[in-house]
Amino acid sequence: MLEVSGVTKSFGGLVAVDDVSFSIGDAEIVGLIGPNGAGKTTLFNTITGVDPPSDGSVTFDGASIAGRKPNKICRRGVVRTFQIVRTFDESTVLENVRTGAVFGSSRDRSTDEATEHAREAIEFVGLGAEAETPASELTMAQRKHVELARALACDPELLLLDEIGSGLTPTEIEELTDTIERIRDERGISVFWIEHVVDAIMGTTDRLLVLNEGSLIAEGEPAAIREDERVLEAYLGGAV
Ligand SMILES: Nc1ncnc2c1ncn2[C@@H]1O[C@H](COP(=O)(O)OP(=O)(O)OP(=O)(O)O)[C@@H](O)[C@H]1O
Repeated sequence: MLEVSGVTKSFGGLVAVDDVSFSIGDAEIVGLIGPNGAGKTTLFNTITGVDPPSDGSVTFDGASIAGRKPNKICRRGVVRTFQIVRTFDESTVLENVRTGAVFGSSRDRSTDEATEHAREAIEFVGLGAEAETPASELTMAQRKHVELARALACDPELLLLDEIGSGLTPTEIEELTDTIERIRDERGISVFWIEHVVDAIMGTTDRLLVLNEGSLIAEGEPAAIREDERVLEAYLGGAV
C-alpha cells in the first residue's frame, strides 16, 4: 500500500531523515518510535505532503505522492492526525467531524450524506452522545477521539497518528488503542503510528520501526524490538 524508498529530508545542513525505506501493507498497525529529534514527525511530513522529501520516493497504491499537496494526498486516502490536537473549539463535535467528510474525502456527498457520514464516524469512536457538544467542553481524551472521527470521515486507507496518546492516562490510552485496533479490524484501515508512550503501542502494533538520528535502526515485531541492542542503546536502555 505505502512504499517509502530512500527518503531523505534535509534542512540546510541538517539531515533530519536519512535514506529511509520501508513499506506498510493492508490492514496492519505499524508503530514508529525513536528518541526526541529522531526525525519521526519529519518523516510523517514527507509522506503527507507537509514537507516534500529532498530525495527518494513515496508511492501509495502504486502512484507517486511525494511532493503532492497535503489536501490531494489526504483525498487519495492518506490521512493524518497532529501532535497538537486541532479541534475547532467553538464548533460542535458533529461540525468538527463534518469538515473531514466534506473537505478531506474524495467522495461526492450531499450535505445530508456528509452529516450522516460524520455521525457514523462519531458513533464508531464512542462519542455518539456528544455529537452536539462544543469541542471546548470535552476532555482531552474525548478530543483525541474527535480527531480520530474526523480522520475516519475523510475515508482513509492509511491513517497516520502523531503521538495521539500523549497527555492521556493509562486507562484513556487503553480506550484509544481499543478504538485504533477496531479501525484496523472492522474497517481494514492501515495505521502508521508515532508514539512516545512506547508501552501503549507495544501490545497493539503488528510491527515497529525505530528511527534514531534520522536513520532507521531497527524494524520488526515488538517483542524482537524490545531485545534489539541498537534500540536499547538509542534509548539508553531505559524507555523500551
Ligand atoms: N522545519 C524545520 N526546519 C529546520 N529543522 C527542522 C524542521 N523540522 C524539524 N527539524 C529538525 O529535524 C530534526 C528532527 O525533528 P523531528 O521533529 O522530525 O523529530 P521527532 O522524532 O519527531 O521528535 P519529537 O519526538 O521530539 O517530536 C530535529 O533536529 C529538528 O530540530
